[in-house]
Amino acid sequence: MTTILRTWELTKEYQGKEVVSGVNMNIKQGEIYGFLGPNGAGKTTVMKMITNLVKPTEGFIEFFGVSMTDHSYELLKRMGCIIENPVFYDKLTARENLQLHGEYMGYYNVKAMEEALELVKLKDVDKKPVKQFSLGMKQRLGIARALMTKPELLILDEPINGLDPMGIKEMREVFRMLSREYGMTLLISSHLLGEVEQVADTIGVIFEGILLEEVAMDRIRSRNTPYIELITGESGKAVYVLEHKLGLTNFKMLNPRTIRIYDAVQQLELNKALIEADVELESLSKKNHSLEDHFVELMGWGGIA
Ligand SMILES: Nc1ncnc2c1ncn2[C@@H]1O[C@H](COP(=O)(O)OP(=O)(O)OP(=O)(O)O)[C@@H](O)[C@H]1O
Repeated sequence: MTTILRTWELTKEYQGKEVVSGVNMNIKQGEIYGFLGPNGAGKTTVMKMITNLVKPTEGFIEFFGVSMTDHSYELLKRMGCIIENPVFYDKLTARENLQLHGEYMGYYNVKAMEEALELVKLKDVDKKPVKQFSLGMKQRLGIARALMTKPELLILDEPINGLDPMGIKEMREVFRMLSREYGMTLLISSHLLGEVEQVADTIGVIFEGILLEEVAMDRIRSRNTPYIELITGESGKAVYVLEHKLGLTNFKMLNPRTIRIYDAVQQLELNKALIEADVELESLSKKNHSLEDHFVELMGWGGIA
C-alpha cells in the first residue's frame, strides 16, 4: 500500500515546552489509522499541524509525496477534517447547513452535498432543525460537511467522544463504509483503545508528545494470541512429549527452561501427558496478554478503556 501522508520529526513547542516531539507517522492509502493516546498526549496538536492550522516548530509533512507549506492549498483541498466540535446553525436543517457552508466556501455542488448526506444517512432527515439532532447526528453532519469536497484523507479528532453506544456503532459503520466502499483514508484520534481497535487497520500510539508505536492491528493481534507457558528443567523431554505424544507443532523455546505453546491444547491434557512422561514441571500456566495489557505496559499508563 502506498503511504499518502508522512510526518518527519514533527515537533511543536508551546512556551518553550515540547508538546509534540519528533513524530514520524506513516498513513497508508485506504486505511483507517487509529491515533491513540490519553488526553493531553498531543493528538489534536499533530492533527492541527497536518491540516495547517498550527505551524510545526520543527519537522515537516509530506502529503502525496509533496512537502507541505503554508501555501499548499491544492494539497489541503485533498483533506477533510473535523477538529474540535463542528459548529452549525441550530435553526437550519442539515441540508441548509451544508448549502450555506458550500456557498461560503465557494464550492457549492448539489450532487456532492446530496451524496454526502446520503453517506451519513441524513438524507431523509429533511425537516428537523439541527438543534433537535442527537450528538451522533451532529457528528455525522460534521462528517458530511467534510465529505462535500470529496477528500482523499479524512481527519477526525475524537469523533466518538460523548456518543452513546448506538451513536458509536453508527459512527463505526460510517468509518468502515468510507474506507472499504469509497477507498477513503481515515485518520481518527481517540483515547479509547476499545473503540480504535475495532475499526483501525493501523494504530499509532502517542504519549506525552512521543509516538511510541506505529503498528498494524493484524500484527498486534497475532502478537497477543493466548499461549501456554511451560517452565521445566527437562525441556528436551517436554519437547519430545509435545511433538510425539501430543502432535503439537506451534511452540517455541524461549530459553532453555521456558516453552511457549501456541497450539490449541487443553491445559489439563498437556499436564497429564507431561506427568505420564515423568517431566518435572516448575510451572504450567495459560497466558493471555490482551491488547490492553500491551498498551498499558507501553505507556505505563492506565488511562485507556
Ligand atoms: N495553544 C496552546 N498553547 C499552549 N499549550 C497547548 C496549546 N494547545 C495544546 N497545548 C498543550 O499541548 C498538550 C497536547 O494537547 P493536545 O490537545 O494536542 O492533546 P490531545 O492528545 O489532543 O488531548 P485531548 O484529547 O485532551 O485534546 C497539552 O498539554 C495541551 O495543554
